[in-house]
Amino acid sequence: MRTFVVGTRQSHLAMTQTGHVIAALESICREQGLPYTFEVKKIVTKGDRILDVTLSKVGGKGLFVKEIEQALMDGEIDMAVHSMKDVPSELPEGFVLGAVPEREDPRDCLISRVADSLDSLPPGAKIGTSSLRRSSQLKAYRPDLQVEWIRGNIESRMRKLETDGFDAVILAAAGLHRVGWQDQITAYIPEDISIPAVGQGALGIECREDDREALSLLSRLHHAETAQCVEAERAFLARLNGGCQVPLGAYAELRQIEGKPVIELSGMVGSPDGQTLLREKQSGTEPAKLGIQVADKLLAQGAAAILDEVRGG
Ligand SMILES: NCc1[nH]cc(CCC(=O)O)c1CC(=O)O
Repeated sequence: MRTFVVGTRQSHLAMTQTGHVIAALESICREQGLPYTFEVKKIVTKGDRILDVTLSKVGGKGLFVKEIEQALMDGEIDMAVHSMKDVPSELPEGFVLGAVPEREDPRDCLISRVADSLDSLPPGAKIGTSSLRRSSQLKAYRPDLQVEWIRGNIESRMRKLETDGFDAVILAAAGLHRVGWQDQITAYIPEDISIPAVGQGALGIECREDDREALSLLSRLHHAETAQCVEAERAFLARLNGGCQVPLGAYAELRQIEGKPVIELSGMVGSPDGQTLLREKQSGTEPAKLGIQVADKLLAQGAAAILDEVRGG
């Protein structure tokens, strides 16, 4: 008998995700007769404390995960549920992702009260996003759009849609699905218009590397296909030395080609104003190698200059 303490950020999305993961683990324990129970512990992270500040200006990789890792190290918690999108490309010594469960919808989506798609937004429409990746791809697709910064959790962004005169906001579909707000979604933006953020729609459950019981339990929730795709995307991210606040995206899918599984990885780097948008797509069977190959193709096209400009500016 052991009680696993599961740490979570205190946003509605984080708590909901953690609740879903605990429910899945409880059902595994019931089915397989494992003697475990679970408890939730809320942790306030630096990222949550500075939500009103432009995150790209504050910078720092893993703004949302540092305090959580400290709590793991101190044994205050045993597991932490993260959005893979918020997890830096390399975990610190001593921690591992015990499970990457099956991915939710990876796409960005549009929420609007004035149009039923990205194409039918009126000329010069005011769009809210807090992501340089989204702004780059939106502006490249529709240069007339006026992209403005919007921060905060899902609820406050939805509220700002009503109160701050936005014609639309862009959010990750997965977050809205998880909190049960899928009926708020006006349209899904195809991956070839907006390549999602690395890891978008996927969760990762982190634990201490030496916690064998946790690892054994979590391995039952692991989804190998999702993990392979996310590994390719994260190798891409690591090669470009990216955090979550740089204008890059990558999305991998597993396809069957002549009966064999092949990973297809698309990657992008673009200027926030959408004037330059570099994209590459390649298939391969080794996720880490594939991520590096796609990143190198973008570097060969000049991706480093775009990224340096954003980091320096
Ligand atoms: N950066 C915040 C964040 N982290 C994960 C999600 C959504 C859920 C996911 O991608 O798994 C969001 C909100 C958003 O981008 O709309």
